[in-house]
Amino acid sequence: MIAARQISRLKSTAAPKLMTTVIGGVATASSSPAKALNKEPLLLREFLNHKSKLLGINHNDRLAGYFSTYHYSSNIHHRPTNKVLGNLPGYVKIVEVGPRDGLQNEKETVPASVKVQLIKILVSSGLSVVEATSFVSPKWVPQLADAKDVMDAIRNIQGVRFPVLTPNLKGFEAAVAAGAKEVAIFASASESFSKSNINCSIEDSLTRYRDVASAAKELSIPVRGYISCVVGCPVEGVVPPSKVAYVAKQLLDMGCFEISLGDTIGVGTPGTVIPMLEDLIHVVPIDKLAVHFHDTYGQALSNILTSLQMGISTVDSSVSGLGGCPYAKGASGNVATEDVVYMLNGLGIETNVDLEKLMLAGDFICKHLGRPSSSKTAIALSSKRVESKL
Ligand SMILES: CC(C)(COP(=O)([O-])OP(=O)([O-])OC[C@H]1O[C@@H](n2cnc3c(N)ncnc32)[C@H](O)[C@@H]1OP(=O)([O-])[O-])[C@@H](O)C(=O)NCCC(=O)NCCSC(=O)C[C@@](C)(O)CC(=O)[O-]
Repeated sequence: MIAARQISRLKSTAAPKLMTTVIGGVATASSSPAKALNKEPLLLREFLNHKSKLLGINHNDRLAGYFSTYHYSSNIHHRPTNKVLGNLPGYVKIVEVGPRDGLQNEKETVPASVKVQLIKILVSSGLSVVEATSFVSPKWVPQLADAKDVMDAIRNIQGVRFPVLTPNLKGFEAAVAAGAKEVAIFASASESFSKSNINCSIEDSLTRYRDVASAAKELSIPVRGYISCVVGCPVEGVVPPSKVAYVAKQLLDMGCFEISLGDTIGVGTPGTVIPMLEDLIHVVPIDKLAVHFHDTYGQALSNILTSLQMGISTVDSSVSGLGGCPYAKGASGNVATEDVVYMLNGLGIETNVDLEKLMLAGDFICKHLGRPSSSKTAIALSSKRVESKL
């Protein structure tokens, strides 16, 4: 029989603040008040048992409910129904761009074997699309000069799509020869960025991409289209939505199955993203649009939420928030996949991604790069993991 004094101690200290870690169905107490509970798990169980009896609830259900109320994960099992959140999609497809966008800007060469291992861990987390690499000029992006080796090593992984970037026919042919089954072309809504990134005007790039798209059509290879600088350009500043809509229409007409809108330098806020999307949805069906936010100003999650509210259901992100474009001065990493998954879990939106396994991918690549994760979720959850081991 549990003493009333002990119950009141638990009620007043640990229980209300308890945070737990749930890994593979095993819950462990982890915040500092909960450290006391770590020492007294039986006490907690007795306390819950006692309360359950009083309330006439099955002990095990009660315990599960208790942990699910307080565990650190943002997972919820119901969809919000209120006016603000009610229209969110039930499922969001995450396009993981870490191995490509995340690593393309790294100064030190990351060995192909590390890239391959990263891709494998990402796949094991449940991600269904992992952008693997780019078939671009190695003079322009030396970090991805090993594209063929990476593709060779992942050739036999089934059930996951591995799109690769192709800036021209040369890249497309190399990608196909390396086994690519899906490619992405990347245009810009800003003339200056187009010149600095792919060394040609927007119109010239569209001409090249028409060639790539028709070669891809011959081989039944799906083509994704990117548009960079959809709200701002490092050189030109504000980019009008009409320019984005123009490029989007061209990409759609050449057969892109999806168009990803890139805030390359992460300057957008919902105040600029909403008008841009409002123009875009008149040109491209909403289910063919994806969003690709860099987090330079910490706006990415709010921009994603806004985009979901407007009907978008495909989101690009990069594990650990790695990334940046070598030709976009000031661009920082992509929004972290861990942060996106945490938010979507909290909204009751399915992603099929296991956050714990995703964090393993982040741990792996951060360890290799020798720097901490840029994902706030990964940092918070890792510190809880450490605490719970103490
Ligand atoms: C487009 C080019 C090639 C033009 O570059 P160029 O110098 O104008 O091209 P070129 O046709 O004169 O060729 C120059 C050399 O590159 C070779 N070459 C030419 N094409 C290829 C190819 N595909 N693969 C391998 N080699 C290639 C070509 O053979 C030649 O070799 P050389 O004769 O001097 O030995 C170059 O500017 C380039 O590769 N740019 C890519 C830049 C890049 O990858 N940027 C990052 C990706 S975009 C991004 O990050 C934004 C995004 C998508 O994430 C969304 C967002 O956040 O906004």
